[in-house]
Amino acid sequence: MGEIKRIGILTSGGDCAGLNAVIRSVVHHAIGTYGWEVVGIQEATQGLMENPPKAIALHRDNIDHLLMMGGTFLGTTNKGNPFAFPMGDGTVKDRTEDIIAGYRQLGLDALIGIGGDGSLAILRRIAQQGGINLVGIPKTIDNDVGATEISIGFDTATNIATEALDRLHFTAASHNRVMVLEVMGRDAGHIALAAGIGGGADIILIPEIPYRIESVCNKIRQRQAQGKNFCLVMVSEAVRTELGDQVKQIQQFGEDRYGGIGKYIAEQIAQRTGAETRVTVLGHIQRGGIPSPFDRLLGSVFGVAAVDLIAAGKFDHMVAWRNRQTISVPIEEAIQTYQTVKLDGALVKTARGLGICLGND
Ligand SMILES: Nc1ncnc2c1ncn2[C@@H]1O[C@H](COP(=O)(O)OP(=O)(O)O)[C@@H](O)[C@H]1O
Ligand SMILES: O=P(O)(O)OC[C@H]1O[C@](O)(COP(=O)(O)O)[C@@H](O)[C@@H]1O
Ligand SMILES: [Mg+2]
Repeated sequence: MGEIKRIGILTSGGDCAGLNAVIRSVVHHAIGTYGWEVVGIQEATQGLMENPPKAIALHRDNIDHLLMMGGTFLGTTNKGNPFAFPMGDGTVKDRTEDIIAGYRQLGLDALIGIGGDGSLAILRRIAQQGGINLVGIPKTIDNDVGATEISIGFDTATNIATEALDRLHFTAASHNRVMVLEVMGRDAGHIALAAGIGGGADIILIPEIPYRIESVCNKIRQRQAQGKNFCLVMVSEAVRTELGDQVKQIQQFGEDRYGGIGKYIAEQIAQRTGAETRVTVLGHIQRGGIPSPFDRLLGSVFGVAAVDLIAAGKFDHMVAWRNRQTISVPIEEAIQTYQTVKLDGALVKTARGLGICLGND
C-alpha cells in the first residue's frame, strides 16, 4: 500500500442528521492525528463526474459548528443511477470512468463513503473498477444496513417520530379521533416500531408483518369498549394494502417513492368502525433538524474509526457498531444482509407484551 497523504470524503443517498458530525470527526482525526489532507467531495458521485470535480479542502478551523448541524453541508444524491446516468437528451450513459477520473484528478489516496445500502453498493462497484481505496460509514434513517446494529440518522429520526406521536396524542384525546401517523423507513419498519413503542401507539403496522384490517379495527373497538375513544396508529410507509398492493408515488426521473398508505388505513378504519380519522404524513421532517446527542456521538465514533481503518490499510470495509464497540466488516457483507425488523426480536416482543396491536392478532 502506498503512503496515505490525502483522503476524500463524500455523503451519498438520502441525507440525515449526524452526517456533519461524521465529517467533523474525520477532519479532526485525519489532520490532527495523521497529518493528512482532507477533501470534501460535493454531491457524492455527481460531484466527481464533473470536470473539474466539485470538491473543497476541509480544515480544522472551520468545522466546529458542524457537530449540531443537520443535513450534509457537502450535499448528496439519491437519484441518477451512475451506471445508466440520464444525460438530459433522453439517452443514458455509464459514468463510472468519469467518476474514477474525478477521483484521480483530486489526487486522493483513499475515500470515505458515508451511505446506506444503495450508496455503498454503488461506491463499492466503482471502487473495484477504479482501484479506489474505499472505507464505508453506514448512515440512513431507515436503519436497514446489515452488519451494524445502528446507522447514523436513525436515532434522530426516531426521536422526531416519537415526538410527533406525543403531539398527536393530546389532539387525538381532545377530539376522540383515530390519528394515523405515516413514517418513513423504506422496506424496514424500524422507525415505526421503535417510535411507536416510545410514543405509546395503540397499533403499529410494519412491512414485515402482514396485517388484517379487521384486527386493526377490533383493537379500536376494544378501546372504545373500555371508554377510550381515541387511538394512535403508526404506519410504516412500505406497508401494503390488505390485498397486497404497494402504495407508491412516482416522481421525477421515474423514481418510485413510498407514500399514501396512511390515507388508505385511515379510510378503511373510518368505513368499518365509524371513527373519525385524521392522517399525518411525517415525511422529510424525520430527516431534518438538529442531530440527537446519540447521532453526534455515533458520528464522532464512526469518523474516528473510519480514519483508523484507512491508516491500517483495511479497505473495502465498513465501520459498524456491535456489542458496545466499533468493528469493521466487509462492505459486501453489509450490503448483502438488508436488515429488516426481526419477528422474534426484542422490540416485537415488547410491543406484544404492551398489548400494542401489530395487525395480525
Ligand atoms: N451515487 C448515487 N447516484 C445515484 N443514486 C444513488 C447514489 N447513491 C445512492 N443512490 C440511490 O439512492 C437511494 C438511497 O440510497 P441509499 O444508499 O440506500 O441511501 P441510504 O444511503 O440513505 O440508504 C437508492 O435508491 C440508491 O440507488
Ligand atoms: O428524499 P426522497 O428522495 O424523497 O426519499 C425518501 C426515502 O428516503 C428515506 O428517507 C431514506 O432512505 P435512504 O436512507 O435509503 O436514502 C426513506 O425512508 C424514504 O423512503
Ligand atoms: Mg437505503
